[in-house]
Amino acid sequence: MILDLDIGNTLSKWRLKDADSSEIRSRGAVWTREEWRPGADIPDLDVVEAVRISSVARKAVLEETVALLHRRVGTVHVARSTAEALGVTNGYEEPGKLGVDRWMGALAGYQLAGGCCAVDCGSAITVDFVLPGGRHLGGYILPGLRLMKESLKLGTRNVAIDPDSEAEELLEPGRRTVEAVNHGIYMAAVSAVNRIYSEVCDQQGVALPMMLTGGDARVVSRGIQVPHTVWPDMVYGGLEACFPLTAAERSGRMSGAPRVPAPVALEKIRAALAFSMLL
Ligand SMILES: Nc1ncnc2c1ncn2[C@@H]1O[C@H](COP(=O)(O)OP(=O)(O)O)[C@@H](O)[C@H]1O
Ligand SMILES: CC(C)(COP(=O)(O)O)[C@@H](O)C(=O)NCCC(=O)O
Ligand SMILES: [K+]
Repeated sequence: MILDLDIGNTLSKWRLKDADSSEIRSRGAVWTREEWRPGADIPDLDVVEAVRISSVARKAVLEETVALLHRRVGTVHVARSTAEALGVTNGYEEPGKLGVDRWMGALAGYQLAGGCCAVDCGSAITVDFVLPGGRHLGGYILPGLRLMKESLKLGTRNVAIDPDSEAEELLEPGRRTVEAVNHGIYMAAVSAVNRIYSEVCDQQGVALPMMLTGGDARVVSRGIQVPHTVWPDMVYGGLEACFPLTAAERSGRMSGAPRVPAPVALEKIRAALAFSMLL
């Protein structure tokens, strides 16, 4: 079995993949923390022959995890952001500083679709662009839905939030505090993603396929106006592409990869952008 780990700032996601059949056998998530109990937090390592990790958690979390895994598993691959990989050149001035989950998403998106707009809706919402030809432009980082909500709680006296209510996709004015907050942060997130996408496609003169991943991908998806797809395993796709272990992976296939969404025509994106500027 192959254990894939995607350690985010909030949740650590894992999945077990059969090395022979390439099937996903099980998956799960736990709060990101420093110590793992194999058999409880993550699967029993006896069945695992190789591990692949993408981590943006504190350095200590990754170090502890890798040390634990090295004692029990033969092969441990840790993904890093590099200046170039799989035909993509990293747009960051210091390539190693790009979050490795963003890099994995960009690589997976490029492998699937050529150019892409990769949106990761987790603790933070990140939007990254790769042009056809493989130039990663860099991207945008904004607080995720939960962080936006928590920042209101931290910085105001009378804004009551309900941490567990989902940011609703409703776009009308809220008539209670909780509703006003939920609608406000939802608008902030989806307006930003819609606008960023239009601006960059306009600047670059190309309509790119958009892919969404992360814990809030489905709810954000409902407010995205352009054609796009939700790809929960996008970060894992980057791990598969960087460290191919199965026959299917070596031939470039990524488990759970969606069909490439056909982007809307560039003229339409430009017309919508011009219209929104008039308002
Ligand atoms: N069951 C859930 N538990 C925790 N967070 C959830 C859950 N469902 C959706 N979320 C949302 O997903 C976010 C975490 O998504 P994820 O992509 O795993 O983030 P990260 O990679 O930053 O850890 C949370 O901030 C929250 O807004
Ligand atoms: C931007 C992020 C915090 C997103 O992390 P996540 O929401 O997936 O937990 C992460 O990719 C990160 O720590 N990046 C380093 C800074 C950068 O990418 O510029
Ligand atoms: K993210």
